[in-house]
Amino acid sequence: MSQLNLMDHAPSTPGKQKPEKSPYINHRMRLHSSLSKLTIFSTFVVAFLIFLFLLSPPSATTPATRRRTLGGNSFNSSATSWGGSDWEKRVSRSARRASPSSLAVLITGAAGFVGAHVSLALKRRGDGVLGLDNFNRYYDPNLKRARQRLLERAGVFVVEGDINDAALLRKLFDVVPFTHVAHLAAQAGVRYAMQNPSSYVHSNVAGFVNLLEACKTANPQPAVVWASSSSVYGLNSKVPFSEKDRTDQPASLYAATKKAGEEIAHSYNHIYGLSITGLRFFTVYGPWGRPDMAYFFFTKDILKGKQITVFEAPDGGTVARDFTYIDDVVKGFLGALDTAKKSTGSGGKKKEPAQLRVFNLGNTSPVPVSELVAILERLLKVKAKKKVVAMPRNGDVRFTHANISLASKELGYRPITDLGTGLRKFVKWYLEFYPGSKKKSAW
Ligand SMILES: O=C(O)[C@H]1O[C@H](OP(=O)(O)OP(=O)(O)OC[C@H]2O[C@@H](n3ccc(=O)[nH]c3=O)[C@H](O)[C@@H]2O)[C@H](O)[C@@H](O)[C@@H]1O
Repeated sequence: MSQLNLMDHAPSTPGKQKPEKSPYINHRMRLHSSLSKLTIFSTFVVAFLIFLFLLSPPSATTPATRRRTLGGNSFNSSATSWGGSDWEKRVSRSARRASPSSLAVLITGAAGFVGAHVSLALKRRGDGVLGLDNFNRYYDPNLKRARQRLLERAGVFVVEGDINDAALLRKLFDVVPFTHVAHLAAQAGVRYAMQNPSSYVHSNVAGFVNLLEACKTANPQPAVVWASSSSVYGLNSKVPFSEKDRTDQPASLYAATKKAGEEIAHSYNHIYGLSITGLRFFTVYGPWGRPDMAYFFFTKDILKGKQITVFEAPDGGTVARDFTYIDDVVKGFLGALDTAKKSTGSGGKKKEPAQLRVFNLGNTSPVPVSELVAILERLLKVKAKKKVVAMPRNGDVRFTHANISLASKELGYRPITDLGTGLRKFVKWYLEFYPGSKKKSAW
């Protein structure tokens, strides 16, 4: 017998019931009994609903949580949520530094290739690190999520959000007085700019301005170190590329947006006293790298027995890159953070001139793309199916070569990894991360 049936036979007020004959009283008793059944039933229903509510995950639309829609970018995640006291606690905990002399760094693009490596290196030495990433689908989001898991294990929380979200940035600066911002969020890739130009404007121009707006208003203002690109040298033919060389002939929209970033940095430094350092990266590669880059998809395609397209200059000349290994770039990045002077503004006003710097972070030894392929063939023990074609007019430049004397003098930057050594580490990681990729090879 169910509990409800048992209650059917129980007096509504136990111990007080008297036998009554009156129809009115009988009616009242029936009514009373029905009401009590209804009350018990309702209690059960309400209890069941409370039980279900307690079981359900926290809603993204609770008052403490805001929802933001990301616009302007076809492959952005449609929405992301943040806020609430638990979220703020996670933010603070992640940004907590080991000692007062350590840095508190907001890292944009933390689930990206360079961002993840810089985050881990800072966390390892005791700096407070908070990541921010929009997890867009420009390349395999699973790889970004895997990097995020790596960071979470190291104690780095990656907030899911976009640098274009002004309210989110304001909130982050409210919760943490960041000493530094490492800005690595960007729309990367030279050739993709012809397919999706607006994504470059959205992230590299609008997003950067939005971030600098937040930095200029923050109290204290952080020092900013951000990723520019070797591509700003564009059609410059003077080698090796020095920071003093021309950068007004970009060959791609990507390069143009990075160059725009350098000019935007100048204006925020000039008006608001933000300390800003731009680092021109030269084709950075290594474990946990970007699948849109040639060394990465060449590896994938060589293992699959798929043809790869190797570019040569229109006159049949060599196409070469100053490939730079990730660990060397990370050391340069940390050197830039450690030598960055404080911003000089407050309340959105400059008090005195602030530091403004640009450095090349390259390897100083360009390697032809044909040699990159030969190294991969040796490491993978698979012969590549190569198709050599004249470099299309897609934004690529023929060669890059960094002069690093300035970075060496000011940041103590000393790249030590040659392409063979760096690619060996990359291939080892690749085969571990994509188990089975070797077996699937046609060889
Ligand atoms: O150093 C930089 O500033 C830039 O480095 C890379 O750009 P890129 O040097 O073009 O790197 P890859 O796309 O990996 O290309 C490497 C080389 O392989 C060549 N390539 C690329 C693709 C292809 O199918 N075949 C081919 O021969 C390219 O012409 C280039 O010489 C990054 O993708 C940019 O985000 C970064 O800013």
